[in-house]
Parts: sequence; structure tokens; C-alpha cells
Amino acid sequence: MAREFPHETSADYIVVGGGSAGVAVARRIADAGAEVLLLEAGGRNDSQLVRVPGMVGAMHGVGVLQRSVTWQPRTSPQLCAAGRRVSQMHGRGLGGGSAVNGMIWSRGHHKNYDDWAAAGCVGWSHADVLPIFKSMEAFEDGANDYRGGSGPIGVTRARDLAAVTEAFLDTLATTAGVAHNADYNAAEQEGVSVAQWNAAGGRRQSSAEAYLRDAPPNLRVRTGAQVTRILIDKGSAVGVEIATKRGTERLVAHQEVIVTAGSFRTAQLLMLSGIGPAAHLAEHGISVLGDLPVGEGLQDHAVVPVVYNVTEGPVLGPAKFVAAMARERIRANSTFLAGSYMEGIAHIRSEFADAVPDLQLFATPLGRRGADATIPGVHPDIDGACFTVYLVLLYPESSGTVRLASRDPHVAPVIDPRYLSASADLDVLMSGLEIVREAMAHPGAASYVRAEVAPGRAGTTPAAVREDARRRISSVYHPTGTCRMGVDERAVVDPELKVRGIERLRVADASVMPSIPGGNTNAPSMMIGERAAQLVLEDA
Ligand SMILES: Cc1cc2nc3c(=O)[nH]c(=O)nc-3n(C[C@H](O)[C@H](O)[C@H](O)COP(=O)(O)OP(=O)(O)OC[C@H]3O[C@@H](n4cnc5c(N)ncnc54)[C@H](O)[C@@H]3O)c2cc1C
Repeated sequence: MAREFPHETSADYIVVGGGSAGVAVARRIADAGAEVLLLEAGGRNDSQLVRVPGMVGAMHGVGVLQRSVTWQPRTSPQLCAAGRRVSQMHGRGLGGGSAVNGMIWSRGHHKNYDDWAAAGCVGWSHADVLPIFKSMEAFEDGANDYRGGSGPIGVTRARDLAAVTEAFLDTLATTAGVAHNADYNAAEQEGVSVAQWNAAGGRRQSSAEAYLRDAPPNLRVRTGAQVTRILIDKGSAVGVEIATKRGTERLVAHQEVIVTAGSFRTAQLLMLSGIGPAAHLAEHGISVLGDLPVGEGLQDHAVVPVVYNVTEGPVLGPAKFVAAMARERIRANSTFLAGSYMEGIAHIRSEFADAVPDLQLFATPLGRRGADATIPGVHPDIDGACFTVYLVLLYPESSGTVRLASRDPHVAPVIDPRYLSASADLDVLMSGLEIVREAMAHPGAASYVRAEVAPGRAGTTPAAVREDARRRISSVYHPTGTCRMGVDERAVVDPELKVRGIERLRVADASVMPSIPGGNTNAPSMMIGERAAQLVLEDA
């Protein structure tokens, strides 16, 4: 792991936020010889909680553990989701989201990147980003036209799937009329597949694990350093202000400031620094240095879990967990602690889809009895072995905003994804629910089912099922698009990731995505970090 430099006050490049993208961009610039200072508000994240993949269950099942590694904001009341305030937790500490996420390794659909390029983002087509994705990974099958075999991030497939997961994948292939797909990150995304994880050798392959392990000494890391403002002089970024336990400091960037604080915090930080919608900044008494639509265009993937009580499967009490932990210490990769709990994955088309799958399903044989059915994987009627299909809407028409709640950088921004505000989104999810129910009713899977828990009794009529979805919908934590890349007047950054109208300032994280990818967002965020480093070095 890169060493800590608690007194470092300047560098050629300052990278703000040590998450999925930030660590990648910092490492690649440092590899080229420049002095890089990586600032992270959270901690070093080098505990077993983060590093052992299967601890993800404990991390998100025990509030105090979850709070130790995540920021915990909620959305504003979601008018089309029963007025609820939905969790928008995101990673805090080195690795960011990649240190706390479900480790599903997914690039999205090729078309997503071709759409970015078609919208004017030269250099971001699938053909452009494919070599980057390949260079990032060491896939268990080795290299081929689509996959990398020797990159820093180990990628493996789930193994020893639960019988009910296998049965569901088989019946889904039959009833939905899709093929078994050995690699959804290769030529074709559509089909039913075994999930791929960025977990290998008994270690979560977070960006920190992958890129900071053997970092050169010119990459300096300061954790516990929250950037409160970007310092801008005469239209040019010259450094940042940070808050640490010791107080406030000003740090100098000789070349550039690169902001990688994630879709919520990057938007917040830009606005606190005077870059954002002029009228909104004025409401908070912030002088406007760049009138740009920062915080608009927030898109996220909403999820409705479909939950079953089943006849068999793992029920992981504390004793089993501790025993597995002990075995894991002796032989990495030997138990369920070596990987994520999401085993099966499917990319399918609803009745409304055109060229590409518009639904993603994750299948897991784990769930937890608990009062709050709005937390994915939790339901009061879970009883013993259970099986959950997470039904994810890949291309939401609904989009929302991130706004300042206060000019105090320690107050979370107001997050309003406006889930289900476009009624077409619920139509797609309902179509997906029918597909899941049909697969689970097929004899191959039905023999495992004791009862449908959710929607279950809440969903006996179509209207009731829609209402149940509004009451349970939550997030798979894929916020994107709040500092959108583009070439139009509404873009915040240009295709070189430079903030329009401000010199020496780039944004390079999930916030720049011109549209949300049809997959999970960790690998695309890391790719953006890698691409950002290429762009920075081309300019150096
Ligand atoms: C619970 C959860 C499960 C998920 N599951 C998956 C999955 O299975 N597969 C997948 O592909 N994606 C998943 N995701 C999404 C994925 O992890 C994110 O899309 C990705 O990590 C975003 O990367 P980023 O670089 O944009 O931001 P982040 O990784 O969030 O990094 C931002 C970093 O900046 C730091 N920071 C913020 N503000 C400041 C500041 N002012 N000063 C200094 N530092 C700051 C943060 O602490 C954080 O470390 C999940 C996310 C979560 C939260």
C-alpha cells in the first residue's frame, strides 16, 4: 500500500478522492514520473472488513461496520416512491465504492460507449475504451479479443453456485428465450451468466488493492483529508483547501487539480468552489466562477428485489461465519468469504426493449429476516433459506439533481434522483417482474420455492404490484452524470474531462458519464480514471 504523507502540501497533480477512479488516475500519472498527491477524506481501509471479499455481508448487515467505511446520505423524499428517503450510501476511504461494493465486475454494453462517442465525446467509443478495460484486468480465463490477462485487477467467476441459483438461470434461459452466456463482458452482453467478481486470491480487488499495492514513492497519499474547496485564481485551479483533524490547510497543485470524489461529492465540491448553476450558487451566497449545470442529470439504477423462501440453501449464522473466517486465513479462496454473494447475473429484454437488454438480474441465495423491506436482501417474512432476484432497471428515463443543502462542506448535499418519475420506468420493471415470476414458476425452479415473500401477499393485483414496487424500490448505488461530459452548452466537462471555462481543472469519475451504462458502474469508473491519466499525460 502507498505510504501516508500527512504533511505533504504540494505536488504537480492533486487528485481529490481516492475511490474507484481516483486511485487509478493517481497511479497512472505517478507511473509516468510526476509528483502526485492523492487526498482522501476517509481512512486507509486496510482492515479485513474491506480486504476479505465475503465480509461484504457483515459490512452491510451491521450498521456500525457499514458506517465506518461509507458516507450515509439519503435522498430527499421520493414523490413517486411513496415519499421515502432512499439510502444513497457511498464508499468512504481508499478504494471508495470499490472498497464497499458488491464486486460485480461488469463493463456495460458496447453500445453505451458508442452512444457517448456519437454524442460528440471523441475518444470514448467502445473501440477506444476496450483496450483500457483489457489493460485493467487479469481475468481468470486469460486474455482474448475482449479480455485482459495481466492487469492489476484480478477478476474471477463465482463458483459452487447454490442449486436454486443454477435452477433459476436454467429456467430463465428457457422462459425468457435467452442463451447461456459464458462471458457477458465480451462480445455479447445478453443472456444468463455466472457472475464475475473483482475478487481474486481471497482478496477484494478494490482500486486501492490493485493500484496502490506497489505504488512508486512519487505517489503520496493523505487520508483523513477532506477537500473543502478548490482554489481558483484568475480562472485557473491552483490548489485545494482541506480540513483535517489538525485544522484547515491550503495545498498547491503545480500542474492540475483532478476531482474524483464521486457523483455526489464532486458536484458538491465544484459548487462549493463557485462552479455550478449561478442562481443556485447565489442562493447560498457563493460567488460564481463558472456558471455550469453541475448537479443536473443525476441518473441511478433502481432495484426491486423479488424474494422467495426456498427449500434449501445457506443460512449463515455467526458460528458458520467465524468458522469460514478461520479457514480463509489458512487457505484463501476456499470458502464463501473469498467472493461476493451475488452468484448469477442475467441481462434480458423487457417487452419495451429495443436493441439492447434493458434489465439486469442478480441472483443470490442469501437474504436476512428484518423489519425494513426497503433494504435490498431484507424482509420481515424471510424464514430460513431464501433466494433473492434483484431486478435492476438499466436505462431509467427518470433523472434528478444534486444540490447544495448548505455552504458548509461537512453537510451532505441534497440528492434527488426522482425515482420512477417517468412512468415508463415502472412499466419496464413490471415487465421484468413477470419474467422473473415466470422463470420461478417453471418446474425446474418451482420445486425449490416454498413461498414468494416479495411482492408475495402485497402483490395480488397488477395495481398492488406497482404500489409495492413504489414502496420497496431502492438503489444499487450507481449514481452518474452530475458533471456530464459533452460538447454542448449543457456539458460540464469536455471530452478531455476539462471543466469548461476553468483552466487546469478536470473531473474524472462516475459523474462525467454522459449517460448511465447498462451494467454496473465500478469498472466504467476505473476505466474513466485510466483514460483521464492518458489525457493528462498527453497534455503534460
Ligand atoms: C454498496 C454499494 C454496492 C455497489 N455494488 C457495485 C457492484 O457490485 N459492482 C459495480 O460495478 N459497482 C457497484 N457499486 C458502484 C460503484 O462502486 C461506484 O459506481 C464507483 O465506486 C464510483 O466510483 P467513483 O470513482 O466515481 O467514486 P467513489 O469510488 O465513490 O470515490 C470517491 C472517493 O472520494 C472520496 N471523497 C469524497 N469527497 C471528498 C472530498 N471532499 N475530499 C476528499 N475525498 C473525498 C470518497 O470518500 C471516496 O473514497 C456499488 C456501490 C455501493 C456504494
